[in-house]
Amino acid sequence: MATRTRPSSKRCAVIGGSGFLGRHLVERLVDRGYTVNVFDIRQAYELPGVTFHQGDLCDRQALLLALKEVSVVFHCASPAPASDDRALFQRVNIDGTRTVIQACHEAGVQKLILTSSASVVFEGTDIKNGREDLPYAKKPIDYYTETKIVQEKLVLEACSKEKGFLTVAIRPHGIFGPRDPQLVPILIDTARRGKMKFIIGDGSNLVDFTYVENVVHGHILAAEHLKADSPLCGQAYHITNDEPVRFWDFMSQILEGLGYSAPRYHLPYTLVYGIALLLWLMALVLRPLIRIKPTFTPMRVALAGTHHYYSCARAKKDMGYQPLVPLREAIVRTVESYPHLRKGA
Ligand SMILES: NC(=O)c1ccc[n+]([C@@H]2O[C@H](COP(=O)([O-])OP(=O)(O)OC[C@H]3O[C@@H](n4cnc5c(N)ncnc54)[C@H](O)[C@@H]3O)[C@@H](O)[C@H]2O)c1
Ligand SMILES: CC(C)CCC[C@@H](C)[C@H]1CC[C@H]2C3=C(CC[C@]12C)[C@@]1(C)CC[C@H](O)[C@@H](C(=O)O)[C@@H]1CC3
Repeated sequence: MATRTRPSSKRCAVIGGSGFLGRHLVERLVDRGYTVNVFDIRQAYELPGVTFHQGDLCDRQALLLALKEVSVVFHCASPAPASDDRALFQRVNIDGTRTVIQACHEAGVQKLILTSSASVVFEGTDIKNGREDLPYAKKPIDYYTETKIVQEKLVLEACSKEKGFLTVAIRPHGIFGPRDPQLVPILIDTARRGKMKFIIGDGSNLVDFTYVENVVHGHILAAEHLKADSPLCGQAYHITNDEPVRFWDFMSQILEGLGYSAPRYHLPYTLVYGIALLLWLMALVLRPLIRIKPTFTPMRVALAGTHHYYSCARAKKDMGYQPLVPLREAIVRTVESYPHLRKGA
C-alpha cells in the first residue's frame, strides 16, 4: 500500500497524457498553474512542469507512483478505435479502468475525470440533439464502444461522497485539431487512395465535430466544478462545439483546405453499410491467416451516413461550459496544422 501524503489540489495526473487529447490537456493544465504527472505506455514529448511515468495502466504498482500526492486524475487513455482488438479493449478499457479506480483509492485521490465518448449511446441510427439521459447502446457497433460503455459505468458508479472520491465522465464527440492521429490523417489517406469520391447517403446528415481545445476546456471545468455538493458527482456530460454541421460539408472543407477535391457522387447508405459489414466479417474470419484493415468499417459508415449530434445544455448549466473556439476558426487552425498532408507535399 502506498504511503499517503496530503495531495495538493494543483497537482494532477493525466493517464494517456502522451496522446492527442491528453497532450493538449497537459499543456493547458500547465498554463493554468497545475503540476502534472503524465502516465502513459509511451513518452511522446517533454515539457517543463510535467513529470513522465511510463507504464501500462493495468499495472497498479506503476500507477501508484504516478498518483502520489495527486488530488485530481484525468483518465483519457484508450487503445485506438481502429485497432478493433476485442481482448485489448477489454483489458485496457475495462480491467485497466478498475485498476485506475483502485489505485486512486489507495493513493487518496479525490477526483477522477474520465474521458468517455458520446458514442456510448450510438447504435448506428439517428441521434438529434441527444441528451445524457439517452440509454446506453444495447447493441454497440464495435468493441471500442462496447468497452467505453462499461468503462463509463464503472467510473460513475465509483463516485462516493462518503469516501471523498468524486467522479464525472466527459463525453466528447468527433474530436479534431492539430496533432490528431485519426480524423484528418485517415481522411487524407482515403483521398490519396482515390476513395473519397462518394457521399454516403443524401449528404444532409448533421453531426458534431469538436475542436480539441473545447474538449480540454470541458475537462478542466469539470475538474474545477466537481465538489461534494455539486450536481456533477457521478454524472456524464456531453462536450461538443455546439454547432452541428453536415458530415459531408465538414469533410469537404478539410479536403478542399488541403487541396483535394470534395466528394460528389452519392451512394445509397444501406448498400455501403452492407458492404462494410461483409468486409468486416471477412476480415474477422481471415484474421488467423491475414490481417486486413478495411477503410470503410460499419462504424465509420454509420457515422458518415446518420445524424448524430448532442445537446450540451447540461454542461452549460452545471459548469458554465461554452465552446471557446468556433467551428470555422477550428477548421482553419486544423488545416494549417497539417502542411505535410497538403496535396503534392
Ligand atoms: N478522438 C476522438 O474523436 C474521441 C472522441 C471521443 C472520446 N475520445 C476518447 O478520448 C480519449 C483520448 O483519445 P485520443 O483521441 O487522444 O487517443 P490517442 O490514441 O491519441 O491517446 C490515447 C493515449 O492512451 C495511451 N494508452 C493506450 N493504452 C494504454 C495503456 N494500457 N496504459 C497507458 N496508456 C495507454 C496511448 O499511448 C495514447 O497516448 C480516449 O479515451 C477516447 O476514447 C476520443
Ligand atoms: C472513410 C470515411 C468515410 C471518412 C474518414 C473520416 C473518419 C476516419 C472519421 C469521421 C468521424 C470520426 C469519428 C471517430 C473516428 C474517426 C472518424 C470515423 C470516432 C469513432 C473516434 C472515437 C470517438 O469516441 C468517437 C466519438 O464518439 O466521438 C468518434 C466519432 C467520430
